[in-house]
Amino acid sequence: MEGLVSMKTASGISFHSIPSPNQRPNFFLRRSSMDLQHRRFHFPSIRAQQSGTIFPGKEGEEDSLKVREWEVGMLQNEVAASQGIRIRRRPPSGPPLHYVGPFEFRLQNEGNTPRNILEEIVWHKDVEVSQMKEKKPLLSLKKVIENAPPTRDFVGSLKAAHLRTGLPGLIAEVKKASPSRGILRENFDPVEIARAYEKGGAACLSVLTDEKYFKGSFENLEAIRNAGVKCPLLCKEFVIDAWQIYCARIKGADAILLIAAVLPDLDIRYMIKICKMLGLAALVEVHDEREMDRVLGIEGIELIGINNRNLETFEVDISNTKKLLEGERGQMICKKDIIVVGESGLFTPDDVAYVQEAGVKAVLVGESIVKQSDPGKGISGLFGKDISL
Ligand SMILES: O=P(O)(O)OC[C@@H](O)[C@@H](O)c1c[nH]c2ccccc12
Repeated sequence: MEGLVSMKTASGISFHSIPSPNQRPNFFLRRSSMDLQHRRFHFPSIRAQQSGTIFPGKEGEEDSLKVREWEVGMLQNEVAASQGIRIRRRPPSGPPLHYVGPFEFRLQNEGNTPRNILEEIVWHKDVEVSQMKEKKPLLSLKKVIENAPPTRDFVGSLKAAHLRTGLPGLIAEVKKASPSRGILRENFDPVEIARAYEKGGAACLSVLTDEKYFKGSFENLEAIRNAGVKCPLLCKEFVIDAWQIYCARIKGADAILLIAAVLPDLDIRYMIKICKMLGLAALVEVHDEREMDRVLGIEGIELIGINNRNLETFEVDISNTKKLLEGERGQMICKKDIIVVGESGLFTPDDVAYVQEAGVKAVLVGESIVKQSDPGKGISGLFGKDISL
């Protein structure tokens, strides 16, 4: 068995030890036909192990591959579902070319139609990433990283801000639009906004890189980094593949978001190792108790984000932060010395005080500050006082 180190579990699969990224086939992270072809050439033993089939000829081989691709996809969704993950990965056949009507009216359980906005984003990301990977294979990214400047200390900066102000450290988000709110700022200059945030006392910045749904880009991230902004930068992406983490590192990120509603435990574990290797912090985002419990079971997590917005329905409720930090969960977080970030829906000093009271040492804020004509002043409004140095 090349690359793959022992697999099993009752409902799914687990690697007993995680090989290095060049050894590990992207078995759980991707399953496009491109990857299957990649595995076919680079990991023949996996194919043999999975199928136990000797392909008779080219056509038979294609058919067997399709079956295999389908099976891998099913398996991946099964593993995810066993962990309570509702977001399914894109079926190999893809969604139909055009949808009819809004989500509520789409046929449920049809399999090849996304069931909610998060699933739609993730399916679109699947296609996008496989195209980007084709243009810039992982190996070429690794070469660039060898000469990249070091990353900045994202967690350290949050802790220092908290110590300095006595308030939660601010991760200020450079966000042009969102599927739930539409365009937030028309004259959107990412570098100007980033500079205003830094001047206004932000500890770190979050830069949305998703183009289709949030009107962000990796170019924005790169431009902010190259403009001499000193705050550590979070790459706000829908990560489904380790390739994106390497890409973020090249574009100047110091931290990356990993969403527990999308990634099974094994992927989170694997990606955290990659982040450590690349000097990036990982902000692992949860929205409910089950996701929090999963994430608390994973070693090596320093930062947990509690999203007050449900990414499947867009509902926002800041009491979610409080709910997830009550009782044993809160105690475990203290014991493990994890920094919790309260995310989304924070508009007023009272909101900030509420999540601080609940136990967060950092907040992630977009809409309420990016909408202000001077986003730096927006920060004073949010905290009720000037928090710049
Ligand atoms: O604009 P708000 O409500 O202040 O939210 C910021 C941030 O929390 C939100 O953009 C966010 C949190 N998690 C995400 C995951 C993907 C995209 C966006 C997000």
